[in-house]
Amino acid sequence: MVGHHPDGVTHAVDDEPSPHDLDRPEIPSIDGTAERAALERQPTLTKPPGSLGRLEDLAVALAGVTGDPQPTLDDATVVVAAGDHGVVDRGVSAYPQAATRAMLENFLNGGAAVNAIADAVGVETLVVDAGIAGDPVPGALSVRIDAGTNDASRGPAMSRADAIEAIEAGVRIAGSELADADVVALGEMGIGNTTIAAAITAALTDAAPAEATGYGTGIDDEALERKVAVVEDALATNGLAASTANDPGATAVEDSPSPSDASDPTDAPDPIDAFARVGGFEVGVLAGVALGCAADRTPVVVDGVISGAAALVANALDPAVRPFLLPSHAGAEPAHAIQLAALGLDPLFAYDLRLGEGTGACLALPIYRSACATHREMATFDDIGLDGDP
Ligand SMILES: O=C(O)c1ccc[n+]([C@@H]2O[C@H](COP(=O)([O-])O)[C@@H](O)[C@H]2O)c1
Ligand SMILES: Cc1cc2nc[nH]c2cc1C
Repeated sequence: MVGHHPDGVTHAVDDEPSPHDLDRPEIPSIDGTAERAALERQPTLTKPPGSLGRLEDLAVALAGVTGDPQPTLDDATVVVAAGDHGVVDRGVSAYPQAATRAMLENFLNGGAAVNAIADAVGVETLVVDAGIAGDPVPGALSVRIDAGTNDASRGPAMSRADAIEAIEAGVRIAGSELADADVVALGEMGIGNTTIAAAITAALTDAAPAEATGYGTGIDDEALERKVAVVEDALATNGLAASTANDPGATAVEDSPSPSDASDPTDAPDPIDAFARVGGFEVGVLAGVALGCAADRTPVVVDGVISGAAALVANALDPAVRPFLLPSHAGAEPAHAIQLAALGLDPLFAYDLRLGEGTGACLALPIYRSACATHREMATFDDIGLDGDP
């Protein structure tokens, strides 16, 4: 059996139940040899040192992540995971729940923004039904946990077992459908999920609900007030104060193992319970994708505030995932900046994006590919017979 120490190192635990009960592969550390080789190559390339700015840092970082001193990111897939949320009953979105299903069909028909951007930049699209309301949508990869979550503002959004199932489904997708990808972009769809992302962010960082909650699909100020109250309710009802789930002292898993079939708000939460109480199925699947890809040295581009919440969950489960997470844009939802700061991710650009679906992550891909292409394809000063010293 494997347990996870608060320092993030995976330890063998003989007889005790695992605090996480999560079946997932171990994440390696970054490859220092490949990273050093990349760092040494940079000043040999035909440009003044530092003149490619952050592209140079990205190339070196990607060498360490992939273990390849001259990495390529040719095969890219955006995973668009969809789920529905009981919290929509509280009037937190500008759109009805039916929009989740309609957009899932739209992704499958190639008609959404992410399809157009993915096509434009050369990224495959994988559409996953993690648990939308109603019947399954033919054509989507189905890992449906349930037909939507419960209302997190009135009790746990899902059981602990469902939380584990969602995360493990993502790990499995990483090991199967995404096994050949050089890089994976996270995307999602789910009416109500900016409320869920705000609650996860408040639960896993020091942020207050009011700081983490935004306009989502475009609610008005009155609805925003209601949405903040819903996020506050979700935390209070579920025994989650800001940063509770990050406090190793609050975990107390050795003393009171969490029930395996229900997330009980009266128990102090470990990260799985915290996620179960205020999470969403698509968020869990994306967290699992991030963990599984990291285990395979595949970099993962984080999109907006919902995939940012998934990144926070993955990082709470295993901080070894962190170097494998790459930023894209600075999103419009306030929780996004909080998430990126908590993860130490510096966004590449800000374009007033607030769509999700993986659109920002796909837009970032040409920048990451260009970092790799310059690093790999440029001639050296030796090649052109020029002294590289200024
Ligand atoms: O990615 C973002 O930062 C983002 C910001 C606002 C809205 N969204 C998308 O809008 C939906 C959630 O918005 P809402 O208002 O229903 O919570 C969901 O499908 C997300 O993909 C996404
Ligand atoms: C139309 C629409 C498209 C979306 N894409 C991501 N979230 C969305 C929400 C709506 C409402």
